[in-house]
Amino acid sequence: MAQSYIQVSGDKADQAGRHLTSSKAFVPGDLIVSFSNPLIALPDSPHLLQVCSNCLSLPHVASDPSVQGRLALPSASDPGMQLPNSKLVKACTGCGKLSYCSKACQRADWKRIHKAECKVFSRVGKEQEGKTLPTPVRAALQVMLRWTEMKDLFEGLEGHVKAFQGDGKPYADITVQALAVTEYAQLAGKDGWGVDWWAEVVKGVLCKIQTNAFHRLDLDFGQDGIFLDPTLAMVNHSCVPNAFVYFMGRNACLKAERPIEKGEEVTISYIDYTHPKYYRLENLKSYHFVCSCPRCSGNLDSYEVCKSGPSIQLNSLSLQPDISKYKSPPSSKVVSKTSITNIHRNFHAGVSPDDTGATPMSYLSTHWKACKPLVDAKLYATQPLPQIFSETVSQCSSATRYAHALCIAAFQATMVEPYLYPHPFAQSRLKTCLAIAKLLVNIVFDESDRPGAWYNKDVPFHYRLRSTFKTDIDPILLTQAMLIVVAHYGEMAHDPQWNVAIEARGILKQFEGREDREQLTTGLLEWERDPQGQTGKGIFDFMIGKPLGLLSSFAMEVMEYELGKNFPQPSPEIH
Ligand SMILES: C[S@@+](CC[C@H](N)C(=O)[O-])C[C@H]1O[C@@H](n2cnc3c(N)ncnc32)[C@H](O)[C@@H]1O
Repeated sequence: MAQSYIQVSGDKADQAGRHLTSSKAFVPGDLIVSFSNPLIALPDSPHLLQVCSNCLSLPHVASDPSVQGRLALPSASDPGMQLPNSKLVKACTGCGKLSYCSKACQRADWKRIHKAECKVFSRVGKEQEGKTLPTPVRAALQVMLRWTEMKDLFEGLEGHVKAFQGDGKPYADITVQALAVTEYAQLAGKDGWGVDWWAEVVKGVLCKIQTNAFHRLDLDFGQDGIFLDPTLAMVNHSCVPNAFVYFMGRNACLKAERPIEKGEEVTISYIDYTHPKYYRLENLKSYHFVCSCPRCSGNLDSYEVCKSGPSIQLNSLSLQPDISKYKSPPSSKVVSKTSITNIHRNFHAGVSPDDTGATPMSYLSTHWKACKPLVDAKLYATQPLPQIFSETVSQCSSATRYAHALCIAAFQATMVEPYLYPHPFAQSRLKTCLAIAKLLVNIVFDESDRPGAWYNKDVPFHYRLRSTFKTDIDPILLTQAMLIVVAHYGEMAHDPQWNVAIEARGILKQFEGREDREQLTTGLLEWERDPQGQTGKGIFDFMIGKPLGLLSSFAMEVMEYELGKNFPQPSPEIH
């Protein structure tokens, strides 16, 4: 760990155990500290042959992003996506179970752990007809194969072993996994201890991995993995966190999401904090504590938390620059918290469309209708509505109804996400900007390939939407503006090598040399220099605010058309 401005405070016996404290003030977007030497960092089992087991670089994908072809949304597991540092990976010739992107990576992993692990994998592979071990078993195996070096570090970690023992199914899984690790690592008789003794040790290790490891979940690529660093593991949870963690290869970085004072506790959210309280509590159950953050103790919703958020001022440089909207959001008192919980519970308890044979759209339609009280009260940032908007954007986009997807995405960017994530560099907000840019490009090409492809004269709002496109929106200018916003905030959201920012810069490059690009850059620079000044505000409004506002004004009609079934069904007609 380089020069660090965090320290571990408190005691394991304290109510919330130890925690991280900052020894310096940080502003939102600042890197607090990075961790490059984790105890465990491995890809999940389903991706072992695509992800390098040393540097964890993502699978190689051949095609470059290009405005010459259709661009998929960044949220899909998208084979057209260019990934940073992506390289081809080759399987280990010894066990054939995992892979590396270079000889150097193979050597480093061999020295660190794979020399011992390779023998186990080869043996288990033969016994288990080539099956790959589950991710937690591989993680615990790595610990047990290096037990002499790991013992002290692991002993210091919180494991909630007693609480896990009362958990039923999760503990039954841990027990089975522990027996497997004990067997595979051939622990019986080691240091004079028998199988049962070692199985108890491994159970403790598995509980500690569950409590302290991060899931390196990359939703964009469906890639998961485990990362455990003993200092990062000391960061406690809050549903109103002041920091967040992101991963780059074997590195984890802790960044400020809100202003952090010198001496203040640094917290992150272990879960998605945009959901209602009952759901957050359920998701925190495996950590064995009851959260008492302001969101939980006051049972506040996203609007209430956002209102007093210290980051809202930063939004003058964002797609929702009107700070007064954050301060006086729609009243959440109109729909009772119990009704919201019930709507949410039904959405999440609902059997997935895959199980019922229902199409994703009919599933979304059922829940969109159930959300009517939220829509009527304009509580668009109340879950599950944001999830329904996102999924509808994906569905419309896959069905090449780009204009519909665009209107909903514009609505998300201006009316939903700013309240969920009040910091303007939130990764979700920037991904939506990139999605808007890509949809615009797709529409431009869709229109030139097949004029009026999405247009249906029987759909009342289509005529108005088409006129808006013709007279009020310059799609190329708006695309570039969206990409500039992503490039501008990319480094605060993540790292210069963040795939979303790289992709935005890659697409922007294709517009270089255009006259409007120069105008736009000058204009946006003015806005960046003085966002509250008349010129900056005017330029922003002309280039981004007005066109996005116009597009998002169609969102409710689009949602009704797609999910409310009050309009003729999508069957675009060439006009
Ligand atoms: C990753 S560890 C964090 C470090 C931990 N406090 C320790 O001393 O080892 C996660 C555990 O910390 C505790 N914890 C984290 N956030 C908490 C909070 N907001 N309130 C109470 N306990 C918390 C819980 O015991 C949880 O299982």
